Amino acid sequence: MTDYDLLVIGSGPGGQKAAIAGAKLGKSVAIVEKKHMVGGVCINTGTIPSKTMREAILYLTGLNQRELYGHSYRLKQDITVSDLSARTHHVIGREIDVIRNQLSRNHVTMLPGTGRFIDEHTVAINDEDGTDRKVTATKIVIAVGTKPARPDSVEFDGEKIVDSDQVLSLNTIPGTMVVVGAGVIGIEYASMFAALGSKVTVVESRPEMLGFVDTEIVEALKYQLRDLAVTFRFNETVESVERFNGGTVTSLASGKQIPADTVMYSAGRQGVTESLDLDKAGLGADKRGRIEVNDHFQTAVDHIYAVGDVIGFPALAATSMEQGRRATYHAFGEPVQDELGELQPIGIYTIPEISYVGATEEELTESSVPFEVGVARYRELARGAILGDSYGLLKIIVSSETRKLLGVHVFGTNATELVHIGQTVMGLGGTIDYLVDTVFNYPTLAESYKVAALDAANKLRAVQRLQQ
Ligand SMILES: Cc1cc2nc3c(=O)[nH]c(=O)nc-3n(C[C@H](O)[C@H](O)[C@H](O)COP(=O)(O)OP(=O)(O)OC[C@H]3O[C@@H](n4cnc5c(N)ncnc54)[C@H](O)[C@@H]3O)c2cc1C
Ligand SMILES: NC(=O)c1ccc[n+]([C@@H]2O[C@H](COP(=O)([O-])OP(=O)(O)OC[C@H]3O[C@@H](n4cnc5c(N)ncnc54)[C@H](O)[C@@H]3O)[C@@H](O)[C@H]2O)c1
Repeated sequence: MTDYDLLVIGSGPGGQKAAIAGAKLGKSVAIVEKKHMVGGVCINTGTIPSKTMREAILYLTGLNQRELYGHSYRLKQDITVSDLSARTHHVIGREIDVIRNQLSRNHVTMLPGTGRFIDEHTVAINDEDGTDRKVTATKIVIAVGTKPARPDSVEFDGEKIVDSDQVLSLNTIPGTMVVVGAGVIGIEYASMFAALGSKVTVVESRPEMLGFVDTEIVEALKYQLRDLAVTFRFNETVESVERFNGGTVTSLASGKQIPADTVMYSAGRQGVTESLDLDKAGLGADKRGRIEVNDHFQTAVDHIYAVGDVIGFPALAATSMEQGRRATYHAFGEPVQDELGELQPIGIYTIPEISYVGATEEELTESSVPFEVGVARYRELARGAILGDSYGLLKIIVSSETRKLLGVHVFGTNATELVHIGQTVMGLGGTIDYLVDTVFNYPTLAESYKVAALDAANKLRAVQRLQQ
């Protein structure tokens, strides 16, 4: 007999959905989580604060309205940190409340504290007040997530030199900023601070940024960010960051020195496994703290599962949730579709935002899959003109042989929402002919699908005509 059928360590998106799935199957379930971290990185320091801050910035700077009202348009002059944090705190508080309510109405027990393994069925929970208790469980799901990776050589002070958690509690909006690492986190924050008027320099050791995204879309983003005074330093590594009374100096291996009020490190994340005592359960982690799992999210010990960011790629909130649900279903023998489908969307909340699903042009060319593209530009859509978005575009990639959609790439207003129309058509094996023959509301951005499908159909017809 164990205390619980299912014990989940960590209450981020993966842990929450694993726990609720267990409760819905009639199991006794508990989640271990620190008192101040209910909802995980997602709610407290990651997705939700960053996306709320972005929304506050877009609203207060009036950036998206400037095509209509002129370049000097601003809703508020002198935006302060408290203008931004007011909205962020409000949304975080609301989301925590929703999560607590969902867990309690599903009778999931919250066990406050930090968990560590005693053996493969027992977890000790250390509360902040010093109490230590042990609980046992038949099945365990590890959903402990990640934390920012911090190079030992850099002196983080939470003020002038910060990581992507600490950036949320800056006292002032920096006039100048260095962002180290052009991954998703780095580029999202670089766009936000650039929109606020900070002069941002992005330092990235690779020759490019967001290498998994379609090149045309990355080019479009770079153009927009340069327009917001962002400087890119690719193929450059940071050698040291020094702190002075008046600011910081970042020295690059190439010899360049960059002065800035603030330096933000966003150079990857590390699984939070070092204090879990994984070895006591017969488990281990790699050097980035990640735990290896099979297709069912089982670790090397059959009844212990791991989900979410701690298992690595793609490290997204929605994927973590789905992994959590699937892990629990597998643990209790509930049927579940074999693999997470290929059509996983990616949404990047830069300014402007990016979203895609399916293949990129580069991937298809590399594997010699013939395709045609259809493009719709927001500036030619009535809705684009109404919104004041002249740069947005939607690109569909179509198989020249089957006319099926192979990829959808969107850049601009509502990209992260729009992509799901394409995802649905792709999921149901639809062709461009479905989109050509469909009537869309007017004026909408969704109409871009019809425009892009017509563009692709016209190009395909041009080839057929010549060959007839
Ligand atoms: C700045 C930023 C922006 C992001 N933006 C997006 C986005 O726009 N879209 C998107 O899909 N994803 C985004 N992500 C990623 C997303 O937040 C993660 O994919 C998601 O939070 C991972 O969920 P998880 O279940 O692995 O747990 P996490 O949310 O990482 O939470 C893990 C929890 O486990 C707890 N924990 C750790 N160790 C223990 C222990 N020993 N005992 C008890 N509890 C423990 C931690 O306290 C934490 O609360 C972003 C991440 C960051 C950092
Ligand atoms: N919108 C979203 O879905 C979203 C938003 C934010 C974060 N996330 C998730 O969070 C994860 C972590 O993001 P991240 O951006 O921290 O990590 P990352 O590993 O994706 O990017 C880190 C970047 O920093 C560069 N880098 C590392 N060390 C450097 C150095 N010393 N000098 C210069 N450049 C250096 C790397 O080459 C890399 O490009 C992502 O994988 C993503 O899944 C998702």
